Amino acid sequence: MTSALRRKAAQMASAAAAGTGCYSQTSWALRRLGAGGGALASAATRRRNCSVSAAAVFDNQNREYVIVGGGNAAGYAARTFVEHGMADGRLCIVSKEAVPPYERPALTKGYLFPPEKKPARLPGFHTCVGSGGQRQTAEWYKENGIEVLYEDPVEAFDGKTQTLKTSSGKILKYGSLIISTGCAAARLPEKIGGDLPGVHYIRDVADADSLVSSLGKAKKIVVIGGGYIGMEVAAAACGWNLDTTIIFPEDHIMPRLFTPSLAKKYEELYEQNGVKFVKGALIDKLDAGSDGRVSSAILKDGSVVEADTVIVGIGAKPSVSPFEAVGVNIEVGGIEVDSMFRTSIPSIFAIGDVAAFPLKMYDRIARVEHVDHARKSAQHCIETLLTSQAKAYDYLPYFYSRVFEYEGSSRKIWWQFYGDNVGETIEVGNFDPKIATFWIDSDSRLKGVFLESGTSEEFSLLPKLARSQPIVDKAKLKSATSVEDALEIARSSL
Ligand SMILES: Cc1cc2nc3c(=O)[nH]c(=O)nc-3n(C[C@H](O)[C@H](O)[C@H](O)COP(=O)(O)OP(=O)(O)OC[C@H]3O[C@@H](n4cnc5c(N)ncnc54)[C@H](O)[C@@H]3O)c2cc1C
Ligand SMILES: NC(=O)c1ccc[n+]([C@@H]2O[C@H](COP(=O)([O-])OP(=O)(O)OC[C@H]3O[C@@H](n4cnc5c(N)ncnc54)[C@H](O)[C@@H]3O)[C@@H](O)[C@H]2O)c1
Ligand SMILES: O=C1O[C@H]([C@@H](O)CO)C(O)=C1O
Repeated sequence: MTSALRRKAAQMASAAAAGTGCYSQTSWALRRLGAGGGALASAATRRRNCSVSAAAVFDNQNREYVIVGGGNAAGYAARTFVEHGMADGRLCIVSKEAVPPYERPALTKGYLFPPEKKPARLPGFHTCVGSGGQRQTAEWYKENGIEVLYEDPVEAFDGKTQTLKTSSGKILKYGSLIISTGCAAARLPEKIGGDLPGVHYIRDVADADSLVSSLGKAKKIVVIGGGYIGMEVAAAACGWNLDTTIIFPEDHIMPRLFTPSLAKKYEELYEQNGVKFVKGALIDKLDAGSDGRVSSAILKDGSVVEADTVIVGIGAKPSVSPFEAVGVNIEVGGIEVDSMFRTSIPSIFAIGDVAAFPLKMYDRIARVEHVDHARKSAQHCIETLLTSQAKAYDYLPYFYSRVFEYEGSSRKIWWQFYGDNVGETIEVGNFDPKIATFWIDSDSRLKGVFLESGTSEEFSLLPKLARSQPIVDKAKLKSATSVEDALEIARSSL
């Protein structure tokens, strides 16, 4: 391989010298050759008789494709580059993290199993294993000729000169730029104790490691936020037998998706596992004990909930910096793109959580902060970019969660939701273990569907229903005697 690469580099070097080669491929192929390549590189540079600035740009390492962000979407984008034979020597990933892309959902699931229950650890869950694909370890990136810069976040961006500056001071020139910077966890302000030792946020594997080490010593934990992180971390804490309290401002958990009635079923299950809820409550501040670590949460009504560990899951914010100039959508935040993930600036794309894209089915601009979209948007963007096919992304929203999966838990929870949670709802089943909720609009069209503890065949019906939005017989659906019966009624309306 090295000799083939050396030949390729030599060919490119002479092409570059003649002024006909692809700049970025040349420099990268030479870089892969290391010291020997360096000699070829300087020969090429000399022969080209370049100006100093051209040589400087050459040394500043031109890249044909640069992905900024090394998360879920980046991992799937890299795979698509490889599938099209366009990765080797052409692709660079600039990452803030210390490890190659991984399946982020694992961080609040298998990663938080207690030590005796075989927790998931890297390299076990690098992308693309979450969707049944290959496990792309650091070795995989090397073998496929993909350059990955670790722990070197992009700090500045200049669209005119097509350059990026990283925190270590590297200047990278790109041909095409793919922004996949995802989201960052929303934080409680420092002045109310949001940065105290023992207060955790969870977005990346370093955060998860820090949380695991706290859980190992914890006795009493407070989870702030009743969304995805709150639900998943509280369930994990049950596996560690910790005294757990969830505090949130709304009157039920998962307010973005669950109906009050659905939420009640899950809350009861959590309570059976010993979890306490403080609803309708806002945090006034987090207090520290004499050791400087967090010791309690003080609520706005003055009540105090003691805790030696606090996990904050109060939402995520799209990481648009330093790309604001590319165009941020004011309604949903994030970098605005079209149906092929192209931003308003030629050769700049945005994918995953950070992309504000046209959600064609519902005719609105949306950001979706879930892994299925991260994977599919990455694939769609890179495929259309590399094949020049003008195909619009037509996404069907899909969310899921899985908790209490560790061995020995009284029951497992796994649900899926497809579509849009708008309109009136019909709930069927009593959670023993199944329950289904159907969202139906004023024209009797099924818009969204939720199912807990389905079989794989039942789950596979959900996207068909949500995609085709059939008109359903509401009276018949309401009279369904079981989840199976309700799904059959919905299926017959397709
Ligand atoms: C704990 C947790 C659990 C989740 N569980 C689920 C689940 O069960 N199901 C589900 O559907 N979704 C889940 N999600 C959401 C899902 O993980 C995200 O939608 C998905 O990771 C988005 O992919 P992304 O590549 O857009 O962003 P990310 O995966 O967040 O990747 C963004 C990457 O960019 C890096 N970055 C940011 N700024 C810069 C910069 N300036 N320079 C370089 N790098 C930068 C970040 O460090 C990060 O590595 C979960 C999210 C979290 C945090
Ligand atoms: N299964 C999944 O899909 C999954 C799992 C984990 C995380 N995630 C993703 O990770 C990101 C973060 O998740 P999250 O659970 O933090 O966000 P979320 O939006 O799901 O939930 C945030 C919750 O925080 C609460 N809240 C908001 N502001 C608050 C405040 N000031 N004080 C107290 N509580 C407040 C509310 O109860 C709200 O429900 C999201 O993008 C989410 O989609 C997804
Ligand atoms: O999509 C996912 O990927 C990980 C894990 O399956 C990877 O092994 C996980 O927990 C998910 O929910």
